[in-house]
Amino acid sequence: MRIIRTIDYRDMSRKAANIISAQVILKPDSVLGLATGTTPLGTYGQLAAWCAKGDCDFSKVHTYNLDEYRGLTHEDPQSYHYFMRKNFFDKINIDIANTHVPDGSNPNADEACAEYDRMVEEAGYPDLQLLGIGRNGHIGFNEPDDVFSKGTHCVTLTPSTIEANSRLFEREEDVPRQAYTMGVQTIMRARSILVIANGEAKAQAVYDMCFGPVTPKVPASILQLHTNCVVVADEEALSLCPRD
Ligand SMILES: O=P(O)(O)OC[C@H]1O[C@](O)(CO)[C@@H](O)[C@@H]1O
Repeated sequence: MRIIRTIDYRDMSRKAANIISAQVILKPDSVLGLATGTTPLGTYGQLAAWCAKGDCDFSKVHTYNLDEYRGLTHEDPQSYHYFMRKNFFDKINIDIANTHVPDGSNPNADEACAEYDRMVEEAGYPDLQLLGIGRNGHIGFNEPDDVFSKGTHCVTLTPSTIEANSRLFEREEDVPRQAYTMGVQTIMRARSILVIANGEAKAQAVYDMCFGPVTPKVPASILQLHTNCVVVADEEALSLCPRD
């Protein structure tokens, strides 16, 4: 695991965007695994700005998002489909047909998850997987558990995740209780992984991810076993980690 320490959120976003744009420049038809949440917003903004200037071309890129709330239509403003279009896809020159998010509108969880696994496998798994990290060490919506999850599956969100995500909803009761998420094993199949984190609220999770025992109680800790994983995080998120 390589850790890149940044001064602040802006610096983190720019460095992360640099890594993603290098991937796309070196392999224009890259498969990117993408994440939602507030952490990647600056990274997406930076990539969109470079794309508008003609410095980054997404026309041949295919994307697979990590997760989606169960029960929301693609047009629901709280859905991750909508989030990705609004914050990234509508701002870059990507072919929207090449973008994929689990189908939360399909109430048949087994069918929706198996179909998503089939698509990700057919695409050959991501060249680069972007990840945020939850305050409890979750990646995607893979919550702390007794075992590491495998493929895409339906999860019941923990109270801490519901509470953390309620800031994006009018009321906490509005946060969906379930989601479809890529499993940990699928995430680990990406050829490279880029984790981004900022702020003091993530400090314990970042420490546990990088220096704690590898355990499903901290799903992100398995990334220590990935051969090509970079963590780009600001001073606050790295405040519990040794400096070298
Ligand atoms: O970037 P945020 O908003 O702190 O969220 C962290 C993580 O939580 C999730 O939004 C899921 O709760 C992930 O997709 C994300 O990586």
